[in-house]
Amino acid sequence: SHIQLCIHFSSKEESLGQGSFTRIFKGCKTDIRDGEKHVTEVLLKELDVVHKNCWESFFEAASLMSQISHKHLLLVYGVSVHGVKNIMVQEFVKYGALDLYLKRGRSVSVSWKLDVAKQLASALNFLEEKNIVHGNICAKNLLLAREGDPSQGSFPFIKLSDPGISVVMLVILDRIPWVAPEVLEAPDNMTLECDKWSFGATVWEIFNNGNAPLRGCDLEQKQQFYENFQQLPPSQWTELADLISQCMDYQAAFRPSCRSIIRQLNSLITSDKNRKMLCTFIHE
Ligand SMILES: N#Cc1ccc(Nc2nc(N)cc(-n3ccc(CO)n3)n2)cc1
Repeated sequence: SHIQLCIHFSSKEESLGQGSFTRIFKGCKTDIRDGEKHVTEVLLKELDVVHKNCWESFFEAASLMSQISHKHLLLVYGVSVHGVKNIMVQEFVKYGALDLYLKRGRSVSVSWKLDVAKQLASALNFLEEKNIVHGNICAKNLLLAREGDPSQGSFPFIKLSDPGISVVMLVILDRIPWVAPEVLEAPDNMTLECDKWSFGATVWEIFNNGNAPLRGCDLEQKQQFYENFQQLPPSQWTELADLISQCMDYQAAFRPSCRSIIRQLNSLITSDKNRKMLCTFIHE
């Protein structure tokens, strides 16, 4: 259909938050399809003018996401270059970034968290099959489309956002511990295994109320973390801690395949169900 973008920028103060180099606004796009007018809510990611030199990786991120479609990948409608402004137009995802959602103290169950982790693993599996490296997997880039309410039997639904400015542009140290150690050595040899490392750090975030790992550590301590081959503080749940440390193996080749990650998540989901059943049984 012929999409005519008539964007109503929300006023600046309503900008929905800051990415690292971008500002995000809520807008709407109007499609005229068979004479019918359809208005869709969109999210506008405006690349700060000062970071003009990042615009090609900004376009790269947008074109990556617009080339492929998958239920757990964010839909990117396109990019518009309004004079000096580069703006990526993407579907508006109702509840926004997962890290902020979890930090807002929403108490979510273990099965909710495992379900989100499994959805991310299936998005990664899809990207792996297409041999596409995302490069910026983290809870901030997971968007919550549906809250889910297990009491109603409905589950959360997440969308993996665009990688944003490529990691090469970002202060890579700032990406510790999401960025795989080998990337620090050579930023452009980002491989599929790097996404597995980031997956481990993201699952750790999901099970730690959206708090960033190594929160409060300075750059020196972050570099030490890699130099001393350290691991994130392990969860009490041994099988979960094992999965996270397998993904965050300093030997990229030893990191599990997506299929193995999904298999291990399934067994975590099963043992969580059994635990709950046992508890109800004991309480009765
Ligand atoms: N309060 C609130 C609220 C804020 C945002 C949304 N929706 C949304 N839709 C997207 N497509 C992308 C994003 N992002 C948020 C951070 C980033 C940086 O990556 N993206 N947020 C919904 C509610």
